[in-house]
Amino acid sequence: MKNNAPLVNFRRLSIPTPWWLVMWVVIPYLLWKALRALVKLLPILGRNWRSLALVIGAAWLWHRHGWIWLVMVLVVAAGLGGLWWWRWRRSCEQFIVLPLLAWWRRLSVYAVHWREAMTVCRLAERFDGKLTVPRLLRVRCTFATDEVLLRMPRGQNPELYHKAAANLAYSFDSRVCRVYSGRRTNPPARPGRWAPLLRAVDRVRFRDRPRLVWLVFLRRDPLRRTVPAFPVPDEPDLTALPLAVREDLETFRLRLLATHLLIVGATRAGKGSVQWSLIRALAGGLRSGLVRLWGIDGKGGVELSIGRELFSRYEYTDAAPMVTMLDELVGIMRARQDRMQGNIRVHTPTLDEPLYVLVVDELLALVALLLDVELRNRARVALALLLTQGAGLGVLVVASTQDPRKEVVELRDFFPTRIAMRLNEPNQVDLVLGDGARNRGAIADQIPADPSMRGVGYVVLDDRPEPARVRFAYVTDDEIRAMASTYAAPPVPEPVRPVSVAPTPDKPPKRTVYRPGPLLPDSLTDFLDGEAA
Ligand SMILES: Nc1ncnc2c1ncn2[C@@H]1O[C@H](COP(=O)(O)OP(=O)(O)OP(=O)(O)O)[C@@H](O)[C@H]1O
Repeated sequence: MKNNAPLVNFRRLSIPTPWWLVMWVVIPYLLWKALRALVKLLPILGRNWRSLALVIGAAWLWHRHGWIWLVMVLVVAAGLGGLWWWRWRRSCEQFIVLPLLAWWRRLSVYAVHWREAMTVCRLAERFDGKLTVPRLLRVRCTFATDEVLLRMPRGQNPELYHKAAANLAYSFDSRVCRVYSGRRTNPPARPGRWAPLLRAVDRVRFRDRPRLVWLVFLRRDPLRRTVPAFPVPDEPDLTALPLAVREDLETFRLRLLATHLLIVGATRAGKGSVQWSLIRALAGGLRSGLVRLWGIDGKGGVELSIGRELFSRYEYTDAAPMVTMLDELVGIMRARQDRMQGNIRVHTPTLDEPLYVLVVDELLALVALLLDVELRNRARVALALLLTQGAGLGVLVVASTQDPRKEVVELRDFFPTRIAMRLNEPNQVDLVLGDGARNRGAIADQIPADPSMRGVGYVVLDDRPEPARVRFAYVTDDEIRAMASTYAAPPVPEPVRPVSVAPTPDKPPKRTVYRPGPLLPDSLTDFLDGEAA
């Protein structure tokens, strides 16, 4: 039998019932607690409103019309989903498949193990006797990765998460976890009538939020498969040349405008695929004459000769013509410098003033391995000039090398953009990508030498400090031949104005004198004079 007797019988104890206590203390206290729980619940409900709406809708249907209707609605929904997938797969993936996957991964992996994993990875903070765990805000999925957004407790910075990355990966059953402190996406372009309003909303949505950190867990490695060559754009977008696929399956696009590019990688790492992907992305401009490609193949023509027709100038045999070619390019740059001085500050490529891209395969062969000291010095001086002044003048250098050793390292800092393919030693990573790059996740020395991983490397993206792992598209020999015949460079006589003269046997070589000035700072003049001497 049910016992309805009160816990404390005030009447029997002859104690007056303390109604005032219930009215003014217990009830307000309970109300206060309920209000706090509701306030805490609101953001969770807000984040999960879709799931909530679905559950409430399904419960209402069952209650009102019975389970038969519920099953029928589910079957019709599945059929419509299948049709959507069949006809408009991309949008179906974007709006149905990936959000469902993200919901499931959040429930089954991250929410379940979050507190435990954060605590054992030493990312929880204790303050005033209370444990504060990083807050799990959002889970987003691609077909290869889980992207988890968290808010750091006060007193932490993203460096802590970089250090804990390996532990985090294994805690959530993955082998790799990358940590990104910046935003994962940029505000979309907003054309049209509502643009000002939408841009104002975007300014709030995409505001800088330093305490947010993204953890990107690899579920499978999407870079295991060879990436086929990208289609050739009719007009190259020099601010976004498609070269590679990133781990999140996005396309890595290189901003080539006003920068020089250095590609470093051990032998057979796949540096050729970076060069050819870049040339392919520029091919439309080569045919129209907007871009002029010059090539120096320090490997005796093994790498670049196959696409000879794409190059306006090309040298691959002797060192002397290679160095003369560098001098000629410096001459072109100087002439352009004179034309631009006082008129414009950054060059924009046109058919009359095209963009010059010098591709040097194996930089070491030019700056370190030449036996002729005079030629070697001339090459280094010309390269230093091109690298320090060419970017803004539309004369760019794309060089590759196997070894970032001393001679290359001297020039290395003049390359604003660098790519690290498979490297032999851990300390080379920071040499190539900059201090701390390896700690921030660029483990280029751990890329396997296995042929299935050729063309994989690390790049630094414009919008975040953490390097990204990418796989460059592989342009086959047949594709290069086809490209060379379709996009062959038009024959254009180059306006040549060498700045130094090649040494002749009976005449001592003439020394180039470098004038200081606004475009040639004193420190550089000293360096170049020292090199020339
Ligand atoms: N992106 C890629 N995807 C798949 N395979 C690739 C890729 N890049 C290169 N390879 C394969 O790797 C081999 C070596 O590539 P590549 O010649 O470009 O290397 P490298 O770094 O230039 O080597 P080296 O410095 O010795 O010339 C190629 O023959 C090709 O089969």
